[in-house]
Amino acid sequence: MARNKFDVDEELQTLFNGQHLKRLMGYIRPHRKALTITVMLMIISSIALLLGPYLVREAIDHKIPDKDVDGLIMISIGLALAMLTSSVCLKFRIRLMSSVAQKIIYTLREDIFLHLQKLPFSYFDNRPHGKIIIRVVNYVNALNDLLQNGIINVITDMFSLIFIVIFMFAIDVRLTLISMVGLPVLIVVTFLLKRAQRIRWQRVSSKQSNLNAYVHESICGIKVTQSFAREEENKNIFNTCNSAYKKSWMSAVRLVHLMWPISENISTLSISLLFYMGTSWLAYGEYIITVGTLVAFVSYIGRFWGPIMNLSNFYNQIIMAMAYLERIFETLDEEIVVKDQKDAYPIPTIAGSVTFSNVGFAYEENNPILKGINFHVEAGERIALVGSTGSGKTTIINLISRFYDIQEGDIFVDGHDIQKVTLASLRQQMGIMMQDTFIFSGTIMDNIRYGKRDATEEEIIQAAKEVKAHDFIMKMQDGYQTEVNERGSRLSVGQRQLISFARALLAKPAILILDEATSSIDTKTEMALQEGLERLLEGRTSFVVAHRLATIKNADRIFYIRDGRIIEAGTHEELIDLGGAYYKLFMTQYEILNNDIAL
Ligand SMILES: Nc1ncnc2c1ncn2[C@@H]1O[C@H](COP(=O)(O)OP(=O)(O)OP(=O)(O)O)[C@@H](O)[C@H]1O
Repeated sequence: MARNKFDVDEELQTLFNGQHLKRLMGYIRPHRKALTITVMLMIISSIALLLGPYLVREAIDHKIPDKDVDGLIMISIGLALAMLTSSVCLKFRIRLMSSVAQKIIYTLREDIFLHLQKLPFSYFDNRPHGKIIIRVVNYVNALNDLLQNGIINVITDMFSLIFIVIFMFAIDVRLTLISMVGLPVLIVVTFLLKRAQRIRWQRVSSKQSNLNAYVHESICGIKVTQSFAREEENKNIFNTCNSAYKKSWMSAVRLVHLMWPISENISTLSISLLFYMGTSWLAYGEYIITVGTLVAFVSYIGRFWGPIMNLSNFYNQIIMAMAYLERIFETLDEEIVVKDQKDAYPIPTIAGSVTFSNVGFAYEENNPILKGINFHVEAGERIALVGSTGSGKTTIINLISRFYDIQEGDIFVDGHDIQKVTLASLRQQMGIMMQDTFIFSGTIMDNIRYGKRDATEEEIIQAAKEVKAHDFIMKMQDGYQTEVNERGSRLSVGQRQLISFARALLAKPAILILDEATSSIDTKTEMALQEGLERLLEGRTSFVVAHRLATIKNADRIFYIRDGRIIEAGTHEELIDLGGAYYKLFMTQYEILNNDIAL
């Protein structure tokens, strides 16, 4: 999968097609009862409205010439009732459809979100997160108008049209045909503009996505931006994205604005023709029509062209919605590559042995990162992974939890091939702590509880005490109930790590995977933390991408990684005696520390 950037338009995998429409109908179908009621309401409202001109014709042609006052009063009451019925139906229709549209959007959004939760790391690695967020929030929202008004309007406009045409034909066939004379022209123009409209709305969705991606990236990187005083450059980049979006939008709506006058003009020409023919027939009597018929027709023709223009507007709306729907369905169709196999079984409670057998892995085709990795780690063993930056340490630990699927070899946990067991049963028995500790918005208590949903307050406090997090938590304004922000911006990096240690300890995992942060905890806390960490690692298999000398030295074995291979493995003493790569690293990086700090 190619990587995408905020300034690169995403390529569409599949254009909107019949299958997509069928799937959209799948979301609409559960609401057919409400839709039927809405259509009924609209039909009643349309009939009530259509009765108006019919009653006016009655009044002009019969009741007024006959001076039938009672008849006129009845017609007036009939007109008032028709208006009232129509407006009551309209009110209920709007309320019902708003609720249906929001329910459909809710389900669609829920489906995307649930799907995103299952997508592998690689999906998130390969695209700006802003481009993912926009699909869940904005693109789905953009369907509101189509669902709330568009679909139901199209059904009711169709019904209205049928009724109007029946009424019109019933009154006068020739005048009806004259009224329709512009229709074929409108249909041809609409179809001619279709392709251009599709392309332009697709461009709008891409540019909107780029803009969102840039805003998201800028907010995430705001501290770096400000520390490097890059605000001016960022403003320029933002303006480029912003104007690209504006330009694409203007170009798309230009076509919409072109459609509107075209249909207006066709409708006006048809009405003028009707006036001309109607009045000349009235004047010269070649073809007999009454004044009432002409007045009724003038009213009907407006109502005939109204739904036609709405339908052409709906057509625009659906073309715009297509551009969003194809992206929404694309996300929903994104393959969950790392998933349970059909016959996957839950791995039983594990002791914690891990075996890599000839493991080869690449994030991207033709760019192997790990090559022929072989090791067996006994349950309870403590492994430190060291090596230069980019050598593949994090990649190895990510594979143990099966965040990525390997291309070569096998990985076994307690003798179970991890490809064959269920992901949830595997990951539930592992504690994973990334270097970039993530703190969720909520209380500190909630954040620790993330490791075990049913943990009691006592268990949480106990875990925090063990990893030496309790003291700093108690010093905070509301102790464990202190609210922290997303990413833990109110906490120091060291405090975030202590919380994540408590979170991991609470889950009591058999295997602990820890990407150790380099330098974020002061020496005093470091000592305390080391003690907590020792307790955390005790009796568990652990893989630590280690930077602290103490962690490295206390490991049962050290794996030295270079260019995706384990080039040295053994205890600290063994590797020092070997005098190889680890020895050199130790001498250059840790010797001074070793002399300075009594560990
Ligand atoms: N998501 C990814 N997509 C593509 N390549 C990646 C991805 N993550 C890492 N890499 C590449 O894989 C190689 C190994 O990266 P890895 O993160 O495993 O290194 P590391 O040894 O943990 O480095 P560090 O000590 O700096 O954290 C690097 O060359 C890196 O560029």
